Amino acid sequence: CGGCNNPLEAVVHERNVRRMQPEASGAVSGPKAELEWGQLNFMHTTDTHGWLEGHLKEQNYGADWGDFVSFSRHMVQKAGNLGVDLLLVDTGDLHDGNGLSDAALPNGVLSNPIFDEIQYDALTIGNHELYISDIAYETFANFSKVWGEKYITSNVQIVNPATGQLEYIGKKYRYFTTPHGLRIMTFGVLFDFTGNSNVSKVIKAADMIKQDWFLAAVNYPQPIDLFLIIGHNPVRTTDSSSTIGLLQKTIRAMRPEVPIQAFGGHSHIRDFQVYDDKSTGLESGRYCETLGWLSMSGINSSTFTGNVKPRGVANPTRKATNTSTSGLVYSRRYLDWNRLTFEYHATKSQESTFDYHSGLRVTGDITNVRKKLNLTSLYGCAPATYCASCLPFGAPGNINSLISTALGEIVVNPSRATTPRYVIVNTGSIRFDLVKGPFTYDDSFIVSPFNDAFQYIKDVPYDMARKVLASINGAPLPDKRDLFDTTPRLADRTCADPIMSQISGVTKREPIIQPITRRQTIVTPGYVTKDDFGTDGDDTVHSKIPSYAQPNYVQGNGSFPTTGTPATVDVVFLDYFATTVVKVLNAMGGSYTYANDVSYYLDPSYTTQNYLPDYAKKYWQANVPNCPVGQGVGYPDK
Ligand SMILES: Nc1ccn([C@@H]2O[C@H](COP(=O)(O)O)[C@@H](O)[C@H]2O)c(=O)n1
Ligand SMILES: [Zn+2]
Ligand SMILES: [Zn+2]
Repeated sequence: CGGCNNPLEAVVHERNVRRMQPEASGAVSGPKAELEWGQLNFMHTTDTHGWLEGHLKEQNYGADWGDFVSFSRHMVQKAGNLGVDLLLVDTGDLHDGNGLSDAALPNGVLSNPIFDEIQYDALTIGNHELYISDIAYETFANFSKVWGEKYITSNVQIVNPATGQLEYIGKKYRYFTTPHGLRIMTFGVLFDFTGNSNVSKVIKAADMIKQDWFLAAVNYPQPIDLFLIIGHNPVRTTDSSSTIGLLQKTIRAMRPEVPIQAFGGHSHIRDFQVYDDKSTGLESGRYCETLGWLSMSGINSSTFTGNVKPRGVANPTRKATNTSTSGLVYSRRYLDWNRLTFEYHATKSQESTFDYHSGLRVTGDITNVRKKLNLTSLYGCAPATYCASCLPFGAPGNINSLISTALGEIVVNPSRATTPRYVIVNTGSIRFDLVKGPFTYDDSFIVSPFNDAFQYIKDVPYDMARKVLASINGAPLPDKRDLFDTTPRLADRTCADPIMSQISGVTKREPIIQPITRRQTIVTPGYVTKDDFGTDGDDTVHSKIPSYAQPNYVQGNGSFPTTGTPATVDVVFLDYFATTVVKVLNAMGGSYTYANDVSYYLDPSYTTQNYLPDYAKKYWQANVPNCPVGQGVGYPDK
């Protein structure tokens, strides 16, 4: 850092370099009003998927984990000043979605210690901690030990390699008393996930609620002022994956008077559901785009020593139901993950500056890990933005058209190169938009993070092969994902990551360090949420980003004859959904078995992490010298 004399200045400088310049996007607008503070308050993260560096190409979500460390400390201090409780909770999926987590082996090993810098009170496990045995064991050996009694995995067990016996990865429940005397019983419940590797066991919620330990915990011998359910589990009970409704009903039947507060995840949306006059659930989005806020007052507790109506701040006023006589009132808010939001809500914490040393240190750690993992190394310069859902399937600028082209071009077994092929992937493997401009090692994980390998059935009769895509698009998904993910995606974005200037061949641009200023009058694109409390949950008012349903699978093809149709085709697909392909072929009259007919099309080390980088190296490297670093780019032309 030229000109920085002390190490903390250097960290601030590096952070600002890592982020794009505010004037490049002009995309941050500020919160609409102060938060309501109640007797008990929560901040909630979920589905962070490794995005601890923040969104380098979107100012709207531009804060990094170090900023969140500083913010959470301000909020804890503010809660203390107000004489109320503030609890921090996380509901899992720490992996698969960003280079910071996924470029390490096993993934998460370098990002989890950064994640651990937040003083969470309760955390639970996501399905992404369980797909791969090495990651499950890393979670068991390290993460669960760091968090101890605060890591609650009520229905998830793992085979302890030392004993060969199943044991809970975290604790089954946590009974604790808050600083102001509220007595809380906590459960952490993963949805009924079936895609885990064979070292772990997910106990179905319907079975868990019958277990003796659970019944004993609900009827705990000591007083319970509130049940806290944290779950990697959608809060919306109409979501077929959700088991939160079952838990809420079970606890309610046994303890009619005790408030139940749920925090959920997995479906990557902002949502809030009212279950009854004393039970609600909040879900707080994904990818460090959203920080969830929930506050409540009116909890009946003989031991609470704090303020039910803290002074000098707004207080929650909404009953869960119109007819509620419970005395409980609530507020919920979805905060955009940026420094403007954090600085705005941190005011009156009685600290004059926003950044704590601990926050800056974490920011420095992120920079160091990014350097160590070489995340800015460049594959090419994307000529356009390709979005996952902001355009209809098939439209130019929809990412699935790019994926089809890349699959057809790149996924070729040299020994079968002249045989026509269909190459099919699930669109769920594409996790984020691919943005015009530098396409880096980091971006390759952001767009396609999984390690799913290419298998195939050779020489399938053309008349069957040509129907596979349509058939599989009508088939159930391998691990029960919702049919269409209609989550709003990116807000405003540019490809102005100034760190790209470090990469030779890319136009150099001096970073401009500017504080983000509050601009209340502009409305930027982003989340527009409707939940059980209405449409006022978003902390920053946005205009809606279009979101189009996409098919579950897309296909590329290669080596087809220019005229006529081939007799047979190689049907190539991912090992992740191989059994579904076998099923649909057999439903068309085939007699294939997984054991006899499915084999690897390419070496299994070649995965969904590789084909886009290879495509970028082949087709996008020539653009690199003219890559529009620092230029704002919006959505693809319609
Ligand atoms: N090997 C894998 C694992 C998962 N997926 C996709 O991710 C979805 C689950 O992600 P959440 O963040 O919602 O838990 C899953 O439904 C698949 O679409 C994959 O493609 N490959
Ligand atoms: Zn997730
Ligand atoms: Zn999940």
